[in-house]
Amino acid sequence: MQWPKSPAQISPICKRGTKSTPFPVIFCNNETCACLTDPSPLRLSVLPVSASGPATNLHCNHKIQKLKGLSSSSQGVWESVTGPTLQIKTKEVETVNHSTTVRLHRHSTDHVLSPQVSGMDGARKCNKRSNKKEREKKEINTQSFYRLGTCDLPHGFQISGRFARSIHRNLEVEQPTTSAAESVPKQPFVIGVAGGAASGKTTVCDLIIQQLHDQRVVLVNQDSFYHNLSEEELMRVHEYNFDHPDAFDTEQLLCCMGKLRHWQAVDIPNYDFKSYKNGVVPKRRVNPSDVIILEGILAFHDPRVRELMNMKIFVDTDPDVRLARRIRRDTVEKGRDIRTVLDQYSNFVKPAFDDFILPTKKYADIIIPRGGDNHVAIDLIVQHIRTKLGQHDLCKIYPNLYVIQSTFQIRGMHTLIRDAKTTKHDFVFYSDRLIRLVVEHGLGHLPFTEKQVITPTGSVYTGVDFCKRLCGVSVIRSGESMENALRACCKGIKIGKILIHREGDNGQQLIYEKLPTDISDRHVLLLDPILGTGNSAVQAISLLIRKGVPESNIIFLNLISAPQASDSPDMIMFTAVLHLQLVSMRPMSTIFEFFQFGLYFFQLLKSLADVSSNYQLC
Ligand SMILES: Nc1ncnc2c1ncn2[C@@H]1O[C@H](COP(=O)(O)OP(=O)(O)O)[C@@H](O)[C@H]1O
Ligand SMILES: O=c1ccn([C@@H]2O[C@H](COP(=O)(O)O)[C@@H](O)[C@H]2O)c(=O)[nH]1
Repeated sequence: MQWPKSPAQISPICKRGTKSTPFPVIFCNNETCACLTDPSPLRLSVLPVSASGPATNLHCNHKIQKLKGLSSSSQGVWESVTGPTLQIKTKEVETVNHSTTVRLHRHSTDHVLSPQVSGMDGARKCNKRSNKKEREKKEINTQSFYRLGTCDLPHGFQISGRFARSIHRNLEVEQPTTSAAESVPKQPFVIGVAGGAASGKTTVCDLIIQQLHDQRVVLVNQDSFYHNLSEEELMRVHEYNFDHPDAFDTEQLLCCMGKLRHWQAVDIPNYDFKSYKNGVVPKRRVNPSDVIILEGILAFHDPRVRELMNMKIFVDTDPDVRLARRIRRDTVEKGRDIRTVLDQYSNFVKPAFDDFILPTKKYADIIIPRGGDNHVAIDLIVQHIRTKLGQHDLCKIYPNLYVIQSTFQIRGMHTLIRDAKTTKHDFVFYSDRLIRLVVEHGLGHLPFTEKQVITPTGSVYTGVDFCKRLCGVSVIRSGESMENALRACCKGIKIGKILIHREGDNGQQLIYEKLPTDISDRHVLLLDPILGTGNSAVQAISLLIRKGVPESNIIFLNLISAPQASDSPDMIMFTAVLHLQLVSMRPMSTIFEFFQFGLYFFQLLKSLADVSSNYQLC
């Protein structure tokens, strides 16, 4: 996207939601439209936030106050004060030193304002920021699909709807021609840490935080959400069960965690163990961070809380050790007498551990024996978190989604195949090269067996043997464009075909299939370079499952996927591990040409047939 260089290039008014929204205008709502008539000193652009989070994506008012005080020289300040994204609701913002007033009224959609700076340098910086921000706006909740493909840097798109939530979890992207209606806040990586009282949860968290010293990490304790005790309960506090799930205000916990996940600051209560009250100590302000750790005995008890977590750790410490630590902690630190501590343990703590805490161990991704003493486990966890933080936002959340790391070569290929001026030969050549990369990455996710061979010098080399029972399945027609790459990598591979007609009942109709008879025993590489509505993918995967292929044996390879998948069926049918990936993000209309990918590819291929003898036309 070209950023405006001078006010003259700026459209005076833009209406919310119009796709052609030019930068950098401000805003609008149902009643009022306003813009900066002279935006040069303070250039702002407004992107309507996606429908995914109507009222949740709001920043604090104080940030808006800072915005009020901006002058032409304070753009940098604004950025540092507000971070990369400022979201506004129901506020009036006046740009001082300007004749213009921008009014942002309450309405159904909030807005993201992004700073712009002048000149081409500024434009580039701004574009970078904008790219980053756009990349940070994916939101998906279910975990089911796995895709593999190539991906440029994500830019502007949003995933919504059921299908999108599961299949369509990646993205990438292009420069923002985009409808801004697609902003979603950045996704933190949420870790849950559960385990019995005094098992060492806090110690483990502290060690993780120490090792992640160069990352922004916040710790939230479930203890902070203990209900306040009533006067009556206080009088008989020894009969109160602090280890029962009902002792916690889980709704408030969910609310706070939800806000943090949506990159909003929250005020978390401070529970006082001596007075048994929240509110004695002032609340703690917790700012959004890249990593959020929620720690507590019953952190995994409520499924809604569990669903917020990207990684679950259970600290598993011997009960005697826990009791010994508890006695010391409660007597020395909390000033309780030993008899009370032991009574509480036998009446409540132990039964609750058996009834509510231990049963949640099964939800853990990682169980750490010996808690903080287990340095190997903590190192591995930190390593995993670092890997996740280095990944694409959606890959942090969906372990089954793989996006090929974008390099300039890959971006270059994406650019070429999108360029209307690209020659036929280059289109075919670079599509094929890109497809080959996706196929190689996909094959890398197949299981293997260890194999020893004798080298020509007589020594033993321990290597691996390829997975033998494979087949490809291409979705006719565009999927066929991926067959050559698959054949080139897997000599003699069987390839089946599925034809899905897009305009049948429900816009999808399976009209032809030819699959290996023993497909249920094979690992299937499903080939379809473009994921549009997702309907074809749904049909194809459903068919494979009906044919007895376990979902975990399907690797879905594609190149480009579009965000408009919201009307597709519920992906619950595909909840297992499919390996997918993807790549694009442009609104469907703008990548229309790619929906003709197969047609285009093969037309070009035919016309190049004499020069491209490597290709087998189907
Ligand atoms: N590996 C350990 N060795 C010795 N003491 C420990 C160890 N881990 C934790 N502790 C002590 O046990 C008590 C409870 O640990 P903590 O991490 O607060 O557990 P939790 O958060 O599960 O209640 C603390 O006093 C802590 O110093
Ligand atoms: O007022 C209270 C509140 C809680 N407890 C006990 O604390 C532990 C949970 O704390 P961890 O730090 O997670 O171990 C739980 O067993 C409660 O019984 C309490 O004694 N008094």
